[in-house]
This record gives sequence, C-alpha cells and structure tokens, in this order.
Amino acid sequence: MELFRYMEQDDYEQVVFCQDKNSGLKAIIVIHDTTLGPALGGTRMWTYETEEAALEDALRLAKGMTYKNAAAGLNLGGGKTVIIGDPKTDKNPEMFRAFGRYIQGLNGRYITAEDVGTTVHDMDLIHMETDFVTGISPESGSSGNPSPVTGYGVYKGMKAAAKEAFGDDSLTGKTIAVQGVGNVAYALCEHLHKEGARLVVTDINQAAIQRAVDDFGAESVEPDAIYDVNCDIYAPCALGATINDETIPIIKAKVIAGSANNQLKESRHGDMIHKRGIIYAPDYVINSGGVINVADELQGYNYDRAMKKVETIYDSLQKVFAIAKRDHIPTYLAADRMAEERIKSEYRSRSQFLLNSHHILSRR
Ligand SMILES: NC(=O)C1=CN([C@@H]2O[C@H](COP(=O)(O)OP(=O)(O)OC[C@H]3O[C@@H](n4cnc5c(N)ncnc54)[C@H](O)[C@@H]3O)[C@@H](O)[C@H]2O)C=CC1
Ligand SMILES: CC(C)CC(=O)C(=O)O
Repeated sequence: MELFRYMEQDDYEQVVFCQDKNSGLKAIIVIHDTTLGPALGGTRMWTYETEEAALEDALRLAKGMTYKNAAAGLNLGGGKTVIIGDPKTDKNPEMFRAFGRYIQGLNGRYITAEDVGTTVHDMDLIHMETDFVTGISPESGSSGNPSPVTGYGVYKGMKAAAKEAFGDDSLTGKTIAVQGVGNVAYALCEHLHKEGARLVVTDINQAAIQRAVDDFGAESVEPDAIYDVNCDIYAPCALGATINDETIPIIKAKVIAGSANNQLKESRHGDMIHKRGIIYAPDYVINSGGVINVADELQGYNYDRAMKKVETIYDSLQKVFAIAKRDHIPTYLAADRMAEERIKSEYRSRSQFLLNSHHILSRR
C-alpha cells in the first residue's frame, strides 16, 4: 500500500505504529480527523492474515469513527486502533500497559475504548498508564462495557428502519436474521425477544449460538446460510464487508440493520441494495450507542443522560431516511452528507484538535 497516497486521498492526520518486544505488542493507531475534537474510537484485537490487512482495517475503521461521532452530534473526531494477535491466546497485561503508554504519548489526541477482542479488563490495564481511555470498570466512575448500550441503540435504530420499510416500528412477529451473537448482538436479541420478534441466529462460535437458543428461543443456521434466510430484517453483527457482490443477490430481507462496522464492502454495494429497494440503516449511525455512552464520561458519566442521547439514534435515522428521499440518494450517502456537513461547518472555526479542559477524563 502506498500509505501517504492513501492518507492524502481521505485526508488522514496520523498513523502510529507501536511495537513492544517485551510484551509482543504490535498495534496501529490511526487518527483520521480531529476537527470536532479528540479522536475517540475503540481498540480491536484480531488475527490479521497480513500487516497490510491490519493497516487497512485500522484506516477504514478510523474514518468510520469520524463519521460516526459527527453524525451522533459528538464533539469528537475519529480514530481507531488494531492490535495484531489472537485475543484468546496472545494477551498479557504488559501488552496493554505498553499500549497505554503509547496512547499517553499522544497527549489526548486519541482516546480509546473496547472493540472486538478487547474487554473492560484490558481497558483497566491501559488506564494504569493513561487517562485517555473510556469503558473502564464502573468503580472508577466509568461507563463500563459499551456493548449492551450499543445493542440497545441498534434495537432503537432497527425500529426506525422498520417504520421506514413497513410503515410501523413494531418488531413483534418480525423475523430477524442475526449474524454473530457476540456482546452487542446478545443485548440486541434480548430487546428483540422481549418485543416478540422471531430470531434466527448464526455464529462461528457454537457457545454463542447456544446461549441465544437457550435464552431467546432462537433458531440457528450455519454461518453461510444466514443471508438467504426468509426474514424481514438482516442484522449483521459480526465483522464488516458482508454486504457484497455475493450476498446482495441472495439477501431476502427488506431491511438491513445491525451493529457491525463497515458493513458495505465497497460504496457501490450501498447503491446496489438501494436499487433493490432494501432499507439500509447506515452502520455508523445505528451502532453509535456505544460511543455515545463512553463519550459521556468526558462530562462526568451520567447513565440517564447517556441513554437519552442513545435513544436519539431513532431520530437520526429518520433524518437520514428523509435526506435520502429528498435528494434521491441511497441512505449511506445521506448519512455521509449529514456527517460531512457538521464537520465542514466546524472546520471554518477550528482545525486540528488541541487538548483543553473539556477533554480531561480525570473528573469522571
Ligand atoms: N462493542 C461495541 O460497543 C461496538 C461494536 N461494534 C461492532 O459490532 C460488531 C460486533 O461487536 P461485538 O459484539 O463487540 O464483538 P464480539 O466479538 O463480542 O461479537 C462478534 C461475534 O461475531 C462472531 N463472528 C465472527 N465472524 C463471524 C462470521 N463469519 N459469521 C458469524 N459469526 C461470526 C464471533 O464469533 C462473535 O461471537 C463489530 O463489527 C464491532 O466493530 C460497533 C460499535 C460498538
Ligand atoms: C466501541 C465503541 C465504544 C467505540 C468504537 O470503536 C465503535 O463505535 O466502533
């Protein structure tokens, strides 16, 4: 990859490669844009096949955070980290402490949280070295694990998408195909089950499937069979790029609404599902509950205030659907337009982030 050309194309600010031989840490922090404030985005730990794949994931995820935070009305920029390694076997406390020191070195330009493969415990280890970390243990005045809140936000957003598609936001009796029943989707399924939805789930982890079957009476299918399940809503809640040339022709759902980041393999796949008449809830709008929740720590965490803000995901999606209709564009472009307008209007009065007292987490 020609890194500088890639960075220039989408105007990335900074890429930091972190290596610590003692602990085995290999991490890439990407700061995409700090026009609205410090870059806030989680840390993903994953077994990437190549270093280039890890870099590409970090770059795409960081840009997604810029749009997510802007669309959610947060005064925060976008960034993300990937740690290369197997979260089941390669973790050690020294690794997260070394990573924490790298974050501290950025002096508040980047604030982290959980993502796939990292936990509250990992964030607590990072917190031993830096205050620029959210989603740490609630005993420290933090918001804790963001996943259940993300799941709640996806549930609210799914209702908005159902209203757009079916004229009614009730999910009672609807069939929902959920791909990946991990931390976020388990919480999502709990809300859906309570409302009387019928769940069809899949995962590559049998224990995760069994939990959904036992707790919510879900049916299960093999991972590759999830796309052509006869359902009303497809909820991608595993990894990205599952909306692509192979899956679009077989998806039967009228709505796509799930938690995964970067669901569209390429932008053109957003055009393809639009042409097929599928209502797509743009990923970074519907899955912003977690970041809204952790961002509240910057004001001294208040659960009720955070949840009220998470509920506005319903309104944000309604706004996206309205822009899409008004401008005759797919919903993913409508969301981009909404986020970009906010960044552009701020850009006139401020450019890159500089630390000030609003960005200090020590009062949480
Ligand atoms: N945790 C959070 O608060 C947020 C998470 N997200 C995104 O939501 C998605 C899920 O996140 P978490 O629930 O935290 O992760 P997780 O790791 O707890 O759950 C993901 C699940 O997907 C399964 N999976 C992986 N590949 C699969 C495949 N090919 N087919 C079926 N299942 C597969 C895994 O076994 C796991 O159970 C990720 O894309 C993440 O980036 C987005 C915003 C916030
Ligand atoms: C997990 C969140 C707290 C932040 C994030 O990285 C995301 O929303 O993807």
